[in-house]
Amino acid sequence: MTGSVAVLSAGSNIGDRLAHLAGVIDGFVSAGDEIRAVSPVYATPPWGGVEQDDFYNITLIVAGDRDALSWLRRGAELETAADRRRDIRWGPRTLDVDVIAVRDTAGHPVFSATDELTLPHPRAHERGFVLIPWLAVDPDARLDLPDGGSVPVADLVAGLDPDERAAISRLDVALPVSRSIRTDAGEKR
Ligand SMILES: Nc1ncnc2c1ncn2[C@@H]1O[C@H](COP(=O)(O)OP(=O)(O)OP(=O)(O)O)[C@@H](O)[C@H]1O
Ligand SMILES: Nc1nc2c(c(=O)[nH]1)N=C(CO)CN2
Repeated sequence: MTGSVAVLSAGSNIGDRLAHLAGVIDGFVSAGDEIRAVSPVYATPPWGGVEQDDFYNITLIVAGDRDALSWLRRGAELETAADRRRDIRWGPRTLDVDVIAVRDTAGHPVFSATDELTLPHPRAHERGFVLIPWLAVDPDARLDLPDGGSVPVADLVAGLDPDERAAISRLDVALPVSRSIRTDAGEKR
């Protein structure tokens, strides 16, 4: 089987942001994938220089009988279902699902260097809205590098601009998922 475990980042800053993020979880559960972890929801100022509303972001860890491209394609289907329009780069969107990193069932990192899929995500290491939620669900997380090394996500978070870090705030809300999911930690959401 071509199973793998993926770290995904989801973001929304148009419409019902919580519902759009919840739709990502429901969308993978309904496809038979296993949700290993879902971070708290974070309110995050827009990254990338386009003036727009704040995002809500989560990072999730999912496992399933998929290869790396299949995670990207399922994420794109969920974006389309949320009526995602592709116009301004780094601009506002109902839903964005990025594939941050993938490991195969043996725990080996999967790398990719095509336009369609670059792994690890080429900008993940500099994005607080990805790294802070990721660290929240996996304090030992490491970003694998194509040269064979890896860097602790905790170090990347520590290296962020302190102003960027301080502006990212954890929300005390539960995602309105329609299916009850159990994470690896046994936590019911
Ligand atoms: N790891 C990845 N995760 C998501 N999309 C990727 C990845 N690598 C390459 N892509 C490609 O990037 C293209 C643009 O994606 P998208 O419009 O979501 O970009 P963006 O979210 O605005 O910016 P960014 O890529 O910086 O997150 C997609 O067509 C997709 O095939
Ligand atoms: N805070 C935040 N900023 C962004 C986001 C996002 O999800 N959160 N997504 C972008 C496109 O990838 C561009 N900028």
